[in-house]
Amino acid sequence: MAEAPRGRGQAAPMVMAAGMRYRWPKARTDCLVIDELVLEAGERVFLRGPSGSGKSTLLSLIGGVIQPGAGTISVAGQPLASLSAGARDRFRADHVGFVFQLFNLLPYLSGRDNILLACRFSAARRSRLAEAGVSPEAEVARLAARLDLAREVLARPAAELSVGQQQRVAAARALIGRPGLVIADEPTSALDADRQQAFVDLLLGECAVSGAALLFVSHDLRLAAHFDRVLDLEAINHAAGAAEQRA
Ligand SMILES: Nc1ncnc2c1ncn2[C@@H]1O[C@H](COP(=O)(O)OP(=O)(O)OP(=O)(O)O)[C@@H](O)[C@H]1O
Repeated sequence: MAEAPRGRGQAAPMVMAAGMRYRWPKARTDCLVIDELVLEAGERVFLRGPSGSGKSTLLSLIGGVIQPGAGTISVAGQPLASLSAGARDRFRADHVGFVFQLFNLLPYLSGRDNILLACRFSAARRSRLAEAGVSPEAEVARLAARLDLAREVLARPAAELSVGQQQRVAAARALIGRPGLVIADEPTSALDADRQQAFVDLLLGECAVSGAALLFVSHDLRLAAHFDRVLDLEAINHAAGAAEQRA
């Protein structure tokens, strides 16, 4: 179906990729060839695809962690290629919240300090909170209440938290300071089915409150029900080597 023309006053897409091609160094074939990918502001998308199909690679491209060999990627209207590596890191800290499969928390810092770190590294996150009249500490308290993280849990080093607690701390770290885009790469894989659904609902709810777009990767289609859209990577990836890489 043809896409409707973007109306006047309609927000620009949060992610816009065009003519994008990516090949890992030393690989014989392309990993991703994508003509067009659009994620609207506030849109919550479930990205699916078999193991090895390039989901994490796509998230790294959108997050500006790696650069495409051809094509353009813009996030919040900013073409990533026009930023230096340092500026790209700062842009990511300001505008993109990541929740990884293994959470990537700093083990010796408390849960609270792990969450606050996202604000320390980003003046934009601090100023968005300030504009809303909220201190980073008050936002930690609000997110902690939403995510069912008790005060004494937040005070403990991340290394001493359960997997489920670490995951919720990682979600709060991604969400604090209202980034326009939240990227979650199989964040529920360590949880049982009930907790997976509860976590997804929380993430969807918080993104709805802050207006963030959400790009959520999972193998588990049962989690897809409450997303705005399911995006099948295999349907948009024209890389000749895609099937070979999955083999
Ligand atoms: N750092 C890397 N260097 C070289 N090749 C890589 C690297 N990371 C991934 N690849 C390759 O790129 C392809 C896509 O991997 P990717 O991790 O993006 O897939 P995925 O869909 O996220 O898989 P999974 O669901 O198993 O996490 C695979 O063939 C993989 O071997």
